[in-house]
This record gives sequence, C-alpha cells and structure tokens, in this order.
Amino acid sequence: MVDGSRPVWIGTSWKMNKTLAEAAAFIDRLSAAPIPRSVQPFVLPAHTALAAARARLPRDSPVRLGAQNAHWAAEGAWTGEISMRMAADAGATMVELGHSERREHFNETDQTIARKVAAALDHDLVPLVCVGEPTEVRDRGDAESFVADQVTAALARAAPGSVGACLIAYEPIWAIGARGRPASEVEVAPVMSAIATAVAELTGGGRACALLYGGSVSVGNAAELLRSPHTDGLFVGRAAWDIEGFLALMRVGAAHVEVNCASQNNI
Ligand SMILES: O=C[C@H](O)COP(=O)(O)O
Repeated sequence: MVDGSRPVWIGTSWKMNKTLAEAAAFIDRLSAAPIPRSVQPFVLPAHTALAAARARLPRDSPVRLGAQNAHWAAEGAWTGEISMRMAADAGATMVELGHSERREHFNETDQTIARKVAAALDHDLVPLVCVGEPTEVRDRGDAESFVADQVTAALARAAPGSVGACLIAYEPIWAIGARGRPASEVEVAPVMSAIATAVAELTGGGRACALLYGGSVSVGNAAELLRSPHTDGLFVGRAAWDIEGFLALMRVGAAHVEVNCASQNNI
C-alpha cells in the first residue's frame, strides 16, 4: 500500500506499437505535462524508439524509460536480441522481463527469466518481473501458489541484497489485453499478499520489492486496484498508450497517495 513515503508507480509498456513519430509526439506531450511529485512514471517503448525517447526527455525529467526485454548474455551471436548493456546505452534504467506474451509466444521460462533478472541487476537496470496465472490455474484455486512460485523462480539468481531493487508486476493472464476481463480488488489482493510473502522469504525481511498490478487497468478501475494491500503502483497497456490516458492515470495515482496520507494523519 502506498503511504506517501514512497511514490506510486504508474507505467506503461507500448508493446509492439508506435513509430518514431508517434513515440516523439507522446514523449513531447509527456515532457510538457505537470507530473505529480508523488508519482514515479515509467514508459517502456519498443527498442526502436528507446534512444529517441531518451533524447527527447529533459535530462531532469522524473520519467524513467525501460526496455520491454533484453538478453542475459553480455554480447554475442544472438540474432534479433539486445543485451542489458545495449538497453542501458539506449537510455533504459529498467527492463521488463517475463511478460506472459513473451512466456507464451517466445518460450520464455522461469529459468531464462532468472538469468535475465541477474543480468539486469549486474547492469544496474531495475528488473520489472511480470508474473501471473492463466485462467485454468485460477479456476482450480491455485493462483497464489502458482504466482508465488513464479516470483521465487525469477529471483532465484538475484543476491538477497539486490532483490529489493526489483519491481514485480502481477498480471493475471486472463485480465490482459483486448480479450481480458478486468480483475477486481478482491481477486487481486490475495495474490499480492502471496507475492509479498514470497519476496519477504527471499530478502529475510529486508527491503521489499515494489509490487505493481497490471491487466486491463483503466481510469475507471485504477483507484480500486491501488487500494489493494501491497500494491505500489500500476502497469498499464492500452489505457496509457494515448498520452491523455497516461496523464489521467497519473492523476489517479496522485489522488490515491493524497487520500492515504490524509487518512494516516487523521485529516
Ligand atoms: O504490459 C501491460 C499489460 O500487459 C497490460 O495490458 P493491458 O492494460 O492492455 O491489459
């Protein structure tokens, strides 16, 4: 739960969208917009737009940029891939790993994701580790253990002291994309708690990862989802690809922090 001592993360992956011109238009609008101090925004462009986005953002912009994937190897004969070093060189300070679309269509496994998490940390990139269960796992009541196991596996190669630097995004597969069903806070909360427990076991009670929720997030359900325990932010696809949508979601995030601070101070 965001309590005002940490910013609320509001971020988007553009997935396989936006030409250079479209990326530039979004970044220019974002650069000119007021960004609430209580929000940590991030944008994950396609690799082709990463360096251009970095070049257009003001140096002192609070917006973080990241890659949507990168390989664990430092360099070499890996046709079609980019390395963590190349992502950082292009302007990334974070890297998304293990999205369900990559697990499903590009054969990402818990093992390859763990290698990538370790490589990202070695290059001072914040890994944004995506986890989430398919419908059939939820239907048989195993969502919490399934997702907790994914978290434990993804962080298996990270030193306990660096686990807290990671972000974890819980994205139930059945909630993602145009055919997804938006999740309710009641469905999300137990899984977020299971993730927090899995992380605490790895860190021995040390610095916890920030936990994000993603999957059919919209301006309409963002406030409800942010109220879920252990939720430090939102990871958004479609609803944030338009700059007005992204800015609106940031305003929801800022309002959420304000309400939490006020209730903690009994205002
Ligand atoms: O990367 C973001 C997630 O896959 C969620 O996408 P969505 O908000 O379009 O459902």
